[in-house]
Amino acid sequence: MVEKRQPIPVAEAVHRVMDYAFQAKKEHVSLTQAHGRFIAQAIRADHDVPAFDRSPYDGYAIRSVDSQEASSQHPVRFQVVGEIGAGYVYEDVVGDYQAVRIMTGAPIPQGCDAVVMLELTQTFEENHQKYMSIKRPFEAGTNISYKGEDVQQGAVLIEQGQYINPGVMALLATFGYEQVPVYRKTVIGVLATGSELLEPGEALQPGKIRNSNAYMIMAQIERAGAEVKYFGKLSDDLTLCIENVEKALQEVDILITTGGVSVGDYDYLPAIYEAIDAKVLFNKIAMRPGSVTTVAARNDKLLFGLSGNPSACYVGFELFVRPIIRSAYGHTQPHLRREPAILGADFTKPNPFTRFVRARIEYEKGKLVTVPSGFDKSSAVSSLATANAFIVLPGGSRGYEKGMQVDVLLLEDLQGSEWPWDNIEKSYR
Ligand SMILES: Nc1nc2c(c(=O)[nH]1)N[C@H]1C(S)=C(S)[C@@H](COP(=O)(O)OP(=O)(O)OC[C@H]3O[C@@H](n4cnc5c(N)ncnc54)[C@H](O)[C@@H]3O)O[C@H]1N2
Ligand code: MOO
Repeated sequence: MVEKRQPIPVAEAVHRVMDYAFQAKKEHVSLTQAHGRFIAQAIRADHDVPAFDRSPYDGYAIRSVDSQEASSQHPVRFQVVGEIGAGYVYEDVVGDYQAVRIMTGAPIPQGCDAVVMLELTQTFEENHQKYMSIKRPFEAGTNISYKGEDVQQGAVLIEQGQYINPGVMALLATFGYEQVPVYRKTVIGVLATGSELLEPGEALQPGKIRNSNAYMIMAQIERAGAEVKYFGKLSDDLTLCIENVEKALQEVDILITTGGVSVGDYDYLPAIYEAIDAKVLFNKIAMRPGSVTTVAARNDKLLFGLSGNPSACYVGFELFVRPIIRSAYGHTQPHLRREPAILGADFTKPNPFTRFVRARIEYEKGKLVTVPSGFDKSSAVSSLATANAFIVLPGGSRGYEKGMQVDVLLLEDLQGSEWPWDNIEKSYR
């Protein structure tokens, strides 16, 4: 008689995993390697940005007081006493009715308090001296980008744990971080089990399938911000599996296996956990897909036994592995973001267990609408590629109808996904 497993609620399973949450160590990487990492320390501005008053335009820096009488009938003329490009400093003090030709980004010369755009000036020469005239007055402060208008010294610009995106890269460079403090990437091992598995380069044979889960999981690991160590696939041989799991565990922070967690004759994970003295945290969750997701711990290392079924495996990763990765990088909200959405199609399947339906979310008339992204069995692989969310259908419900409000959990591949565009003109008006 096979032991009957008692399913635990999804939230309970998440808590049991998160009891093992840890903080990643810190390391420094060069700025060019920092994109996509998580910053390990809050970044505070050690100077103002801009660091000096500067010109936002090409034109002439003047003393605004000199321009007050200017009109089209009586233009005011200024002696052009110098020229200053971005990156240089005009050393002299500018006097009455003097102007300095200034380029965008150059510091405002001493004595000046306004910049007149080039297009609003006329230039001429008299006795080898350059002059510039204007036909209207300019107030003090016209066209000056003030020191500190963007960032004030002392401000916290990047919180600890923030993802380093291109904008964060710009800030790090602005403040001179040639080396960036980041969290060391959690190293996660991946091992696929099953005698039916072929690697992608192998020709299909009767009864065999290609190992898709390993490649999916490795991408999920990288998307979540951790580092992959791939240990390949193993056939259903208990001794071989025990040896390889033990060996892999030495080399990683966390080990993920796929397959072999159910109750079949060759579902060896329970025996492997026993053999390596790992404590099983749970082996049945009241959810679909992924009910067989099993998590064990040996000392402080977690072993995730994800289902062999691709959709179950995918969901198991996002719900249980992702938050462990993110919390290691200081995230207090490491779980998938939840949003309300309108169900765009009937979903009549009864749900004794909480169901995580692979889905697409789209905007329709300003509302977030969600529909299943395809074939919904836990063995499905086709519906994963287009999914950008999970619809959460609580356990006990008898099915849902189009128009009802549901919760969706947002996946993070939005950058690569195609969002609906009406047309270029409408989007950029
Ligand atoms: N008598 C019962 N049978 C099953 C139960 C149950 O409770 N009682 N649970 C079912 C559920 S639910 C699931 S989910 C699966 C889980 O099975 P395992 O996680 O043990 O995985 P396997 O049996 O090894 O494989 C399941 C399925 O997935 C394919 N597979 C395996 N590895 C990969 C891979 N790397 N890439 C792609 N596909 C993979 C495998 O060939 C099987 O078709 O058990 C149910 N059975
Ligand atoms: O674990 Mo299975 O995926 O519930 O369907």
